[in-house]
Amino acid sequence: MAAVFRHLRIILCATKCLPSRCCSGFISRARYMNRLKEDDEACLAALQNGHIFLFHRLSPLLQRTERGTLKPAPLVTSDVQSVLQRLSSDGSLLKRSVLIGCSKQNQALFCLDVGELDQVAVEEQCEGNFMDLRKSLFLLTGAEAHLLAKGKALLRWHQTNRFCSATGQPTHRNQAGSQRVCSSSGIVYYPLMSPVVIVLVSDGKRCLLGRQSSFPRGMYSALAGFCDMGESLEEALCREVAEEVGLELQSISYSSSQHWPFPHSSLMLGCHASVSPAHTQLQVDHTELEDARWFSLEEVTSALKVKTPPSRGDPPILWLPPKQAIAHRLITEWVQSKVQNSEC
Ligand SMILES: NC(=O)C1=CN([C@@H]2O[C@H](COP(=O)(O)OP(=O)(O)OC[C@H]3O[C@@H](n4cnc5c(N)ncnc54)[C@H](OP(=O)(O)O)[C@@H]3O)[C@@H](O)[C@H]2O)C=CC1
Ligand SMILES: [Mg+2]
Repeated sequence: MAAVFRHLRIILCATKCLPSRCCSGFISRARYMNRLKEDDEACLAALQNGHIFLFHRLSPLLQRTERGTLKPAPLVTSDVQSVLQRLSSDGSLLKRSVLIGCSKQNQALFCLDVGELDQVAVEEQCEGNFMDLRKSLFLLTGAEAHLLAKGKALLRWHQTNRFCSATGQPTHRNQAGSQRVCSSSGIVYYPLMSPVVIVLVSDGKRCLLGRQSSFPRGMYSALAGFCDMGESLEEALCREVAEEVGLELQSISYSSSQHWPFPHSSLMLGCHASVSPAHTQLQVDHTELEDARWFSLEEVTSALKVKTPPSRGDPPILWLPPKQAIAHRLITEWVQSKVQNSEC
């Protein structure tokens, strides 16, 4: 592995995607969020004036828009309280809300799983439907999708970390839900994410996309894989590409990252990479991938224009991951860089 890195050129350009935050109140919101994580009473007070995204067994409450898209239906805390009272739930459920953000109007945003209440009864009271996030995520806009992904990941973490793995005793959360502490040993647990590398490999003219048998019909995506313990980002990228398609990377450039709530909670680290045009022969590991292929700029450009996924019986067409997925961003960046280079 060391030999690989002697020749590997790594370009880091992490600052390129930062949105402008100047004078936006970003710093005061970040500090406010931090205070709510540390101060249970302040967090409880913020909850009384906050907004809550309801979930039912990890599926968020959504409403359909006139344009056929979906939007979350956050409720003010007093409305959630009324719903809970009408459904004869005791008030303690509200306190299980988990802090997920702060709006530009400085209102704290929470999520709450009401999975112990009757789903249909809550849907009727709230004029929305609880929908599987995996299916609905791609019909939501960016900021909302991010909040729901974060909410689902945090709620799942609380549901699966109720006991200390060292003592077997119950753990108790702080009011914000940003940590759990073992009642016996005092061990503090924080929500965990698994680092995952995702890479768009190019040979200069074409890009490499693969598909797993579980992907929707026609869909190909950038190569991805979980980091092993002790690996750097670069090591994980080189190993995954070597394992899955039998290629050796020449250079890597970092693009951006994304939190991804499926199947658990991952931090997707997105990169571009190149291989030598003289060494592009693929040896696909079919235990990991159903197929992997090189695609031309023309093929990818037309696939980016396809608006609806192919259905059963349609002629086979290339279908790319939707906008909300970091794979889409990597593919779009590659197309843009090719177009810019051809214009120079
Ligand atoms: N947002 C996006 O644009 C995209 C996101 N992804 C996400 O990236 C993730 C990784 O991609 P994938 O190609 O499947 O990964 P891998 O190529 O690493 O293959 C997945 C396998 O790795 C093993 N594994 C090792 N560590 C972990 C861990 N911490 N958690 C779960 N499984 C682990 C599991 O094997 P075993 O079960 O045998 O133990 C699992 O089946 C997926 O969750 C996928 O949803 C992928 C593509 C695009
Ligand atoms: Mg993989």
